Amino acid sequence: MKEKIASQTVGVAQPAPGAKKGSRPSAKSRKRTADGAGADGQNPFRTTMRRSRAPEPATMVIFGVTGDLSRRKLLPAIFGLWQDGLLGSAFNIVGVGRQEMTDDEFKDYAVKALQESKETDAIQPGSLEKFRELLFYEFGEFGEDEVYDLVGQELDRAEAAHGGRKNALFYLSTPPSLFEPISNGLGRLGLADQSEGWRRIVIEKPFGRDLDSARELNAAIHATWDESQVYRIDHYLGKETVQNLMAIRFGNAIFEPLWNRGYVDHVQITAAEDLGLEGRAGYYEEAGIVRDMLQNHLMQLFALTAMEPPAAFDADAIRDEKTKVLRAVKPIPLDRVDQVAVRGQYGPGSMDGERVPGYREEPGVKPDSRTSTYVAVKLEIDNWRWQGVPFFLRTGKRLPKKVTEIAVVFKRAPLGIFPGGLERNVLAFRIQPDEGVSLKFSSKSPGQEMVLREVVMDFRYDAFGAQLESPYSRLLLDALIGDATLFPREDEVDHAWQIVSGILQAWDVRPGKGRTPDFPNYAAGTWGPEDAEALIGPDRRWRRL
Ligand SMILES: NC(=O)C1=CN([C@@H]2O[C@H](COP(=O)(O)OP(=O)(O)OC[C@H]3O[C@@H](n4cnc5c(N)ncnc54)[C@H](OP(=O)(O)O)[C@@H]3O)[C@@H](O)[C@H]2O)C=CC1
Ligand SMILES: O=C1O[C@H](COP(=O)(O)O)[C@@H](O)[C@H](O)[C@H]1O
Repeated sequence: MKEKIASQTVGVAQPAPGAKKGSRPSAKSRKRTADGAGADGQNPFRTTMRRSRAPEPATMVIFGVTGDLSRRKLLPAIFGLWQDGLLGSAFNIVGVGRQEMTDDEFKDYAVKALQESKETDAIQPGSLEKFRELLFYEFGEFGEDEVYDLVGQELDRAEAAHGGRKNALFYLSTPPSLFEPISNGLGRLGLADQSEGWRRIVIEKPFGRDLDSARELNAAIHATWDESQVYRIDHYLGKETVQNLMAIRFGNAIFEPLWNRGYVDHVQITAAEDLGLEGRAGYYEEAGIVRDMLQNHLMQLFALTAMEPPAAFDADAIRDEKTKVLRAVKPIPLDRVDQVAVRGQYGPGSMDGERVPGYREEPGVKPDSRTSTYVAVKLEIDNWRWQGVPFFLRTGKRLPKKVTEIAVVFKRAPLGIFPGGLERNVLAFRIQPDEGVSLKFSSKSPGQEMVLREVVMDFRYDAFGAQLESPYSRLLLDALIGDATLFPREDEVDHAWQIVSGILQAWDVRPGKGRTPDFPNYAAGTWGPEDAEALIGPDRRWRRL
């Protein structure tokens, strides 16, 4: 175990020199200088954050700090918040890993990660040097007490600079198999105890690998933590445009009267990715698309679209409504799976004119892998609002483009008095990219004849003139402030697992179990298996995005 540097100090969070909060990015400022700063010294990439509350002094402890998520997303998000002066009067980070490193080596590692990540805001002159002072590192075996003891000592050291408090946010950015041992370890050493400051734990996804293991994990976590201390993170909820779905639904009067079985024909939720595995075979071979995207991100989008209006915009009211609608989803027992779900695995194909390998040819993937990289599912909700309105969800890797969208497709007008067929109106929430909302409807096209054409009214998020913040920035700040509104609660996660567990069982990839899928069944660069068209058809079609 490394020796601690005796003179270690705890950094005090102050905005970086030259940071101008809330300034609008000019076209000129968007050009980065050599160290990443905007040409006029402004931060061109961050939107103004509307927080009236600042977090109390706190230490953020990141387990798995040497991992991909931490390097590409978490460190840049924290850096951006700090540089904007949003982390309160005192803040420091303790990275925890299994690799032996000194504090200085870790500081170098983190600075390099910030310089290399595409997610890093424009770096103000002098910022990195000051940010380094906030960083410390501990290492050890996550199954043994010693590393938690060292973490405890870090909190002790921060106490004076943190006004006598020992607030701590523990972020578990590790493989899921380590969530329970780390939670237990923190508990054993008394680090969940809130007598000297608040203690919260952020748990990454996937939360469990099926319903039973999710329940076991919840029980194990609750042996140490009260539910109010637990923040299960789903980064889709941190996306501005996902929050905008709630803003539009519940901040306007014109949508609610239409948001039901009387007017809505069906809803399509798409999360398409053009990327393949990106070197994550070890994880993905275990997870597959249902655990990686459907059980969490898509279920959250679904719940926000379908839930009843909450009585208030607060954690309990919103999570109560999400849970209620998840509970109302018609169960998918094993014998219904074939009728309501389609799976796929991509084969070789072409993306942007370039040949790309199939899933089974990706490094680290077994040549006979039966892991699904595509899923489409039809959900039905047994409640008054949505009776008879199907929700179609689809997500997949190596589809033609990166696009996430929620489309509410309305019923046709009851009577066609104009020549030609009637089209369905569509209200589409573009979650990413080209963030915005569009309404498609029919209009008379100019001329003597009464000919109708489909037109689109489009709101683009860039009309606000600010870049969207990273979802991790939003969620990390929420967790530091203690706002759990955008974090799924235990019962939500449980219900989401209940919905997908029949699908997982039916598609179990263990040798000798289940039917052998005819994989690969879609070429990279196409919109997925043909069966997905049959799932939504015959009178409906997936949107061409
Ligand atoms: N990467 C991403 O884009 C996303 C990741 N997530 C979730 O975030 C979490 C972390 O993912 P990611 O960063 O990709 O994972 P990685 O595998 O890249 O890294 C995880 C971290 O855990 C450490 N680790 C792994 N095994 C052990 C072990 N046995 N004992 C101690 N430490 C260990 C790694 O250490 P070492 O560096 O030494 O290997 C590393 O620091 C996962 O739960 C993942 O599902 C969620 C959304 C997106
Ligand atoms: O959690 C995950 O999400 C990403 C997609 O996230 P996005 O914000 O880029 O849409 C996905 O690529 C990854 O497999 C999954 O683990």
